Amino acid sequence: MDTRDLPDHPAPAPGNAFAAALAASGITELLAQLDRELIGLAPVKGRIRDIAALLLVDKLRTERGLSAGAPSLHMCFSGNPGTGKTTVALRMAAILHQLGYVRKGHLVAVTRDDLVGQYIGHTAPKTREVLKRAMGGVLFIDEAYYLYRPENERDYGQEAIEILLQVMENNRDDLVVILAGYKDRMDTFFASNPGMSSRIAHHIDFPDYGVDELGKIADLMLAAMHYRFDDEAVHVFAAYLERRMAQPHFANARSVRNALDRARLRHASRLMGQSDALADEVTLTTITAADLLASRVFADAKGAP
Ligand SMILES: Nc1ncnc2c1ncn2[C@@H]1O[C@H](COP(=O)(O)OP(=O)(O)OP(=O)(O)O)[C@@H](O)[C@H]1O
Repeated sequence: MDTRDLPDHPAPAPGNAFAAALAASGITELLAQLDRELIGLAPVKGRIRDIAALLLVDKLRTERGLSAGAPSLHMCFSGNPGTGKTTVALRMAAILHQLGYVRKGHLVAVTRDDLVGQYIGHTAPKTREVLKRAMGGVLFIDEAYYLYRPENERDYGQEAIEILLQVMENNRDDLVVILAGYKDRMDTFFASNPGMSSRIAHHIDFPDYGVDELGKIADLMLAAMHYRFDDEAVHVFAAYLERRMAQPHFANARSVRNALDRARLRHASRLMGQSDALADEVTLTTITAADLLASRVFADAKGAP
């Protein structure tokens, strides 16, 4: 998102009610923070900005008696694992709260097992309990397509879907549901569940990150943990990513976080194994090439042609 095209608002021109409302909403700052703290995701950020604009305009219209009815805000976030869907859903919840669309702005993240029971009569109370917890905020259903199992005629998932549909329609002024998962599976799910499809107003695709973006994400994560790569480690980490991305089960930013956690372990055991290791700030914060090269990802590549 390009926040440069959002007007600067500390001092709106006299009589400029729109600019004043935008400044008062605090939404510009939330969007700028989203832009700063999340690397890449330009199309996603653009869509969030559009939704925020719609909500602000809707609020101003309602204040003037021009209500078009509560906008439908249920969404689908599709993309591969670790592309930032949960993180963006959390930010979305904050934006919805800031603009007064939900009372509390919290996020309740669930999967099929939280909604669907094992036995007859267990599903409805389970689903209703989750919905009760989510009311006033955002309900995030990860891998939502698992709710629908056409191969099993008497699957209880259908019961959960029906309750969800009802609440999505009747409580749309106080609950936003975000369905998340792989794009192709979400598409198949919607094709078989037109009722759900028609209630989802916003479909947002989360692209995979490129090596450069993953490198920047690593820098952000390291800085937040008070670690850094030395110059050589920066290059080695790029080579690590190239290899890791070509392997199965690569999960974008989540794989970066896991790689950094393992590098922290190796950094610590390297220090413990050095009788002359210093305990100064540089030593305690610097991850070196050796801490990365010990990864299985490089070991696997040794025997490869
Ligand atoms: N664009 C980004 N910039 C910085 N950090 C990111 C970005 N995208 C994801 N992350 C970080 O990566 C981790 C995984 O992200 P997140 O859980 O949001 O992904 P997800 O798409 O919901 O994945 P999954 O569905 O597999 O849980 C989080 O720690 C998050 O903060």
